[in-house]
Amino acid sequence: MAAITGQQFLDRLRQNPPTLYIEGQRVEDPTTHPATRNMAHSLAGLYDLQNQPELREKLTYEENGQRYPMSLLVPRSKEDLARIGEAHRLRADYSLGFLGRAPDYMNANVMAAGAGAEYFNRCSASVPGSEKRDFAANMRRYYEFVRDNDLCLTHALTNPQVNRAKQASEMPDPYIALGVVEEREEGIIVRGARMMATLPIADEILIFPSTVLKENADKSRYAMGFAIPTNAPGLSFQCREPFDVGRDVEDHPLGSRFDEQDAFVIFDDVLVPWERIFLLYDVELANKAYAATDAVLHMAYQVVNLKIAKTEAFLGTAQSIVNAIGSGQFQHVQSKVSEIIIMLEIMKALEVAAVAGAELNPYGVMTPARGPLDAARNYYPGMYARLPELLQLLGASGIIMMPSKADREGPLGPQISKYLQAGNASAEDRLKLFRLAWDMSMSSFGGRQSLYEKFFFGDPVRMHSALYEVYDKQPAVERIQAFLKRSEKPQAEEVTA
Ligand SMILES: Cc1cc2nc3c(=O)[nH]c(=O)nc-3n(C[C@H](O)[C@H](O)[C@H](O)COP(=O)(O)OP(=O)(O)OC[C@H]3O[C@@H](n4cnc5c(N)ncnc54)[C@H](O)[C@@H]3O)c2cc1C
Repeated sequence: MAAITGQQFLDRLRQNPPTLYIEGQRVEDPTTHPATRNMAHSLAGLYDLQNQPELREKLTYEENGQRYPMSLLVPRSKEDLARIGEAHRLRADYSLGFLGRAPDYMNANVMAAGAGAEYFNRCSASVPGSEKRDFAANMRRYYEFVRDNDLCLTHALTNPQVNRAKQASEMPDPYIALGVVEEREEGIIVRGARMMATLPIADEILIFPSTVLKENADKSRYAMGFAIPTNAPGLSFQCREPFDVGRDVEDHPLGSRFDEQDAFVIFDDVLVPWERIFLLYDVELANKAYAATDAVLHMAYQVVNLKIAKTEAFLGTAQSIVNAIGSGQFQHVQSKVSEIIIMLEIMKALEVAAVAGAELNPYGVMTPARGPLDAARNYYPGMYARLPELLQLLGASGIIMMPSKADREGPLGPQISKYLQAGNASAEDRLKLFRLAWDMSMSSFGGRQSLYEKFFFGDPVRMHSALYEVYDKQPAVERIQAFLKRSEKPQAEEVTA
């Protein structure tokens, strides 16, 4: 199949709907349910992009006579990496960067894990009676399966937030956290839950542990990596309250299109076939899987490109507000827009540096440089909160006084047109702009974005600690030590008359 169309994506979703629950009801067809249909069609639009003649070359690559999504290309050179980055950026622009989990994100994960599948070799040995269970081959085949069918994936990494002071095995029930219950001829049975899967209207869900497992160092029922269809028997997704509340695109320009949903994932004795298992019981292997395969860097590379698109959207919206209300001559207004420019340029520079410093990893994959990507993924979550705040500071009452499309078409329409026009635009255009600013910064959709940016790549506190641990600080320390040991004094030149 490869590089599917939007219609193919929708048909697949309709025929194999994930087991979603929203407001106490089962979603029978996510392509028509009011809370998910617009998102499903937005995703379809994203799939269609790659089939547009003018974008095909940029968004897909060719191998063995087939075209596949660019995000699944295994990069072997810096040029490949740059092509992937450009595709990430083009696709991010489709949602102004507000779709955190377009399929590219998980594709980057599966690509790196598939190319580094050898890493999972050791795991086979740690599973009793597993001589025939070749997890490395499973991982490799899974990448091909995702690529050949252009699948849409979600993932769920963290355990339910029951008691962070306890290990998974110390919970009131050992199967609150997702764990292996038993082995069977055809696979393993897993039970428990995972806290969050964004974009549950996906074809498959990937399960890996993200936080460090400290259970039994040699063998833990909580150490596992696998992928299964989102409609696997026993698997269900409890969705949060929808932010697509059925409003017109003009009124909720982002929420009505890009509510990717977040779901709590429940595994009620789910069978995971052996061929879908990538690691099992090996705590050390599980803890290092993202780093050792460099999946984390390829995902971060997708993310940095996405955040550039998102920051550009904030810049464009902020400057449009300034233009609309004629506030550009005020120095503090200029300074606020400049703050966004600085953030944008920092992210762009980090992206360029990540490619410039890229190197082949042990699996022959051209891997973007860790330093700039670690900087980007630690910098952006801390800075993001300022972006919605800047829109609020620049837009002020304009971001709340926004009669809807229905209001504009109602009895007060002429007055709205007169009093809410912009210095450079009609009331209609001004209100569309301010509604976008509101959806970016203040609506329930915008609020969820703020939380998402803080946490989606992990807890910022632990991410900072991890950076502290892995960053090689020694050269800087040695420079200081060497400087402190220097004793020469600059010779003052004699002044001759
Ligand atoms: C909108 C949104 C979408 C998300 N989408 C996904 C997704 O698709 N897939 C996915 O797998 N995950 C997803 N996540 C989850 C994300 O990975 C987690 O939010 C993140 O890893 C933090 O874990 P937690 O939320 O369980 O917080 P917790 O670990 O419960 O932390 C809560 C608080 O306690 C502190 N804390 C807890 N433990 C420690 C510790 N050991 N050391 C120091 N401080 C600690 C934290 O700093 C924080 O302040 C999403 C999160 C959000 C908000």
